[in-house]
Amino acid sequence: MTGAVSAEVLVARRLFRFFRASGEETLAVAGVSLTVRAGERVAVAGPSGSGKSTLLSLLAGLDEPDGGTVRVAGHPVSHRPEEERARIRATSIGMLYQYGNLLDHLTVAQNLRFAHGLAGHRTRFDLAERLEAVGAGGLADVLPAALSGGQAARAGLAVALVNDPPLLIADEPTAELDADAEQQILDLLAAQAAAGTAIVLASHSPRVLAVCDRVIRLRDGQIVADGQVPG
Ligand SMILES: Nc1ncnc2c1ncn2[C@@H]1O[C@H](COP(=O)(O)OP(=O)(O)OP(=O)(O)O)[C@@H](O)[C@H]1O
Repeated sequence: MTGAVSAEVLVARRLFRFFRASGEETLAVAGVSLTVRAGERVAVAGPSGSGKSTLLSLLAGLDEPDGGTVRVAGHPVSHRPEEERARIRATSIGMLYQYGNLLDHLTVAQNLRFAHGLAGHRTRFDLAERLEAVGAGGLADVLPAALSGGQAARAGLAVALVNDPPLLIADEPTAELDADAEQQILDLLAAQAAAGTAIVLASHSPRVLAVCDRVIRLRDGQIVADGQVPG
């Protein structure tokens, strides 16, 4: 990155999310504000139940906050009709999940084409190039069930990036992977950040946290630390 300050890609302000279940009320996200710039990799860490997944869902426009706002690439994501949120998700937000984001009944190639179609084919798309970029050349016609964990993670990353979103959100993207496969994903994420993508990921992995630019620590739905990764 150059000395110039990069654009704000994700701006979240005073996010709150309550859940009510069997008479109990849980404040899963309690006043979180967060700004992530182009090219930044931000990890969200914290103990189980601290609100990481809930926060990521709010940032991705998959869930609606009870209070606060989310903007992605200048678009309001929160408090918008579902069709509008879906359009912003498809064009501006790539999502990567722990268990892969591949549809089981589609081959890798069909998964990519499907995800590309969701955004209305707005970006150029070369299947072979997309697969090569994540080290998944040769996997075009393979169904997800036949992929190794590392292959599924890389193919899932290709799907998440197929519309060249300015923001990538990943929930425990390497939790099921061995050290080599995890490193491959981290290298791909580093290249993607260098190309300007803003990345927010939840992780428990020390190796993942170590390569991020910032680590945000949550406890009981609140940010208790937000800082540069030492060394
Ligand atoms: N749909 C829901 N209904 C009721 N409570 C929920 C719901 N989703 C999350 N919660 C509660 O909100 C809190 C935060 O959960 P969340 O899954 O966001 O935490 P997390 O940090 O991602 O945990 P983990 O590391 O185990 O995935 C927890 O107390 C959880 O039980």
